[in-house]
Amino acid sequence: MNILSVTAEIFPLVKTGGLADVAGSLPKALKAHGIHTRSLVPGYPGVMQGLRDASPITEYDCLFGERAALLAGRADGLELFVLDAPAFFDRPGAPYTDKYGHEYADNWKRFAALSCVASQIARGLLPNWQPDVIHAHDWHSALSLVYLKYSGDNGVPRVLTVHNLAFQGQFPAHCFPELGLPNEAYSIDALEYYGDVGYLKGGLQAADAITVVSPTYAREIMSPAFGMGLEGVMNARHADVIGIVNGIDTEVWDPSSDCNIENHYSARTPLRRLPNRQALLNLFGLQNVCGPVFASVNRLTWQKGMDLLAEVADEIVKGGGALVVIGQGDPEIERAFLELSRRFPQRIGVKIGYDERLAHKIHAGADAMLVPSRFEPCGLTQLYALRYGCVPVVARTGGLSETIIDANDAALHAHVATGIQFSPIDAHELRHALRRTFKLYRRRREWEGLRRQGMKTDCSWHRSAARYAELYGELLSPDIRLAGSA
Ligand SMILES: Nc1ncnc2c1ncn2[C@@H]1O[C@H](COP(=O)(O)OP(=O)(O)O[C@H]2O[C@H](CO)[C@@H](O)[C@H](O)[C@H]2O)[C@@H](O)[C@H]1O
Repeated sequence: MNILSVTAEIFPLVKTGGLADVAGSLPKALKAHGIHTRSLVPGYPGVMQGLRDASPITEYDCLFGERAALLAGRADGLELFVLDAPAFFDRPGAPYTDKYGHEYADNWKRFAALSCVASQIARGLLPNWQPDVIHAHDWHSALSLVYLKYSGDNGVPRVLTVHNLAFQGQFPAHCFPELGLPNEAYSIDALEYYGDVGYLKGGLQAADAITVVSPTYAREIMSPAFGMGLEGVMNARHADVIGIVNGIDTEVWDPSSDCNIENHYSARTPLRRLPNRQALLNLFGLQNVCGPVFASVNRLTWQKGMDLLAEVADEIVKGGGALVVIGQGDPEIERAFLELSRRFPQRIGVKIGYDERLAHKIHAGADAMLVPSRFEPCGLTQLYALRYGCVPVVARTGGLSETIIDANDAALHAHVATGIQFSPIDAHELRHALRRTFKLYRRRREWEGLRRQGMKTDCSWHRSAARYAELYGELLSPDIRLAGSA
């Protein structure tokens, strides 16, 4: 079976968050199910530099006003189609924003171009390769399903994965005539969204199946509190929505061979982990502490609850622990953490920025990973933490509630606990979760049990890749296709 995956990010070539990790690792996992994935990505500088054996497929003199070429090639075990459109993607800033952090004004056009090319591939642009299913990720490529639907449905099933409903690709209505879609596509059943154009909304309406990245999030987004304005659409598409928890790339995230850390270890050799803790404290210039070293590797945003963490971080100092933070985002939250590191220079270390290597060192050295998200479709940081023996302390929401087993008495007694959960998600309960962590950390046997159990947890794609394979198979079965289009 052939899958065309369409994504704006793919690890290790271009990454701003979890989308890249999933888009990069799922194709590898699907191979075990006899599924061959080729991913269409924008030709950002990082992609063009990493691309090997590139060969041209077709050229465009005027793709949304710009010259472009579609290339096929490989990089890091991935099979890629690359939309080489320098006017759109060869820019010095981040994938969606300029160097000042402002969204590019032509994002609507950049990702419409990517999506338009995706739909052409699905319609048979290549003489020797035809996808059986098109699988788009998030708003950036959601329009590919709309293009495909309105170009005369060719029977290729359309799957959309929503990694985070908060990002929707909403643009002014005056963009619509330039998208090259028929007028009927600007309707409430398609792209029209509160008088604007909604790329994610259009994709949700055009998809045959919608996946979100955990079953809990699939339930949560049916309500206004999590639906972000799309709860009506999600409810209308309820029968076609499924939640599939993300897996992780267990080769990239493997403490027994990770080239980013100095001291390799495994669940069987936990003592070998200890020098990584000291190395981490040294790296951030922190003193050794008797209590746990807490960490956070996260966007510094309201979604991630990082304002809550800044508010209660003094509890960590009071309790005799330390805190290391790496992240970037909301300037006010960045300032709050920098202020904390000035107030407690020996106990709280903060790095504003994005650093993949440092993220690995933090997972390998810290004792507890804090993930106090207000909502979290799945979350990957807590999965990396489990694998690295860093006990996750998480808010009970979305995928966090499904992937971590709270260390309550029964779970501890049954030796199944893997972390600590808290709810409701506010500063008071986060403070309480920190106190619970301190207590457990002092009960060394229980703490080591938690850590060990976490490291034994299967966070790989094993089960979830099988779910995707099953979904693709169902969509290709004629009976189910008929039922779906009724
Ligand atoms: N400063 C920094 N330096 C280095 N690495 C950093 C970093 N800040 C974050 N990261 C890394 O970026 C990734 C973040 O992934 P998450 O899944 O935790 O959240 P994100 O909101 O990006 O993803 C969305 O999509 C994913 C994938 O489906 C869902 O799991 C999630 O819930 C949803 O919000 C992780 O690999 C993390 O280690």
